[in-house]
Amino acid sequence: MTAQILDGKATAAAIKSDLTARVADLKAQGITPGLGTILVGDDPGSQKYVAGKHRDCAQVGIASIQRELPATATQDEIEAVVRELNEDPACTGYIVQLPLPKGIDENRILELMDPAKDADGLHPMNLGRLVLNEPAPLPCTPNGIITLLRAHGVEIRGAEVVVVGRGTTIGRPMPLLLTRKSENATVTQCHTGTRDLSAHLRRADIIVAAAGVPHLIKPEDVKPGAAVLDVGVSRDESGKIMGDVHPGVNEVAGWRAPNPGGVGPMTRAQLLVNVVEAAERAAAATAS
Ligand SMILES: Nc1nc2c(c(=O)[nH]1)N[C@@H](CN(C=O)c1ccc(C(=O)N[C@@H](CCC(=O)O)C(=O)O)cc1)CN2
Repeated sequence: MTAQILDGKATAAAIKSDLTARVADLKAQGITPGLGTILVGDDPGSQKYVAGKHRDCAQVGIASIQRELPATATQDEIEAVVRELNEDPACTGYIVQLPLPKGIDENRILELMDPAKDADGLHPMNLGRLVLNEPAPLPCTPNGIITLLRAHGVEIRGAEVVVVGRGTTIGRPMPLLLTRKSENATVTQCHTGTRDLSAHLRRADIIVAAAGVPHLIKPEDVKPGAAVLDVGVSRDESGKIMGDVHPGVNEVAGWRAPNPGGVGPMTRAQLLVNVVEAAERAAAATAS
């Protein structure tokens, strides 16, 4: 068996095409959505992701606001930029690119953001709304994964899903999305404290690998026909991405989200969705 590809590039392109029309509608009502990004330091991966986010904005007509600080920036200096974007009317939504340099209190930065402008869905109030099943911007990678599976007809309802990892952007929120009534999956979350990872993986219909450990998931860990989404990012000496999933998994899985080209483009597309939805909510509030 050779796995079918969960094509993030094509699915993201379709989402962006829909958003282009919605942004044009907003502009006709006098509202220009603007995405702000705060990038601290010179991590090449983060620089690339942020550049991609602004390229996407240009494609769909969203304005870009970019703030960059050196790796030596202090907590106070970063917080000052967060306050600035909270107040800037041209910035309708923004993100703080993660991870932040060592020594910076990431949670304090996220808490300081205006939850109404949180384009990542990572502000504690918005994560809390997700727990309470209230409307909120959804974390981009988990939402991108669900959209990608749906776009390819992969059954989520009733599926056994194993999420590997427990980070802020993917591992923590992913089970919250998957266990909503609209998805109705059964989720097992694995992490560095899991005793027998392979035993959990072998039962899974869907695997979301977000551990950041190169080639952690081997062909013998995967149930034939399962959908395997590789979200882990490690880089070799030349800077080439090494995912969490061993290439041999292609011969066992039914579906495979490649890395690159799978979940990454979906993360960026869902970010734009959050920005446009926030602007549409603002437009509706102004109209009523
Ligand atoms: N504030 C946030 N920080 C981070 C998030 C996030 O959702 N919000 N997620 C990740 C990184 N990330 C988004 O910022 C991200 C990862 C990957 C891609 C992407 O398009 N990847 C390409 C490959 C790019 C390359 O060659 O390096 C792909 O998969 O095809 C976009 C965004 C951590 N931080």
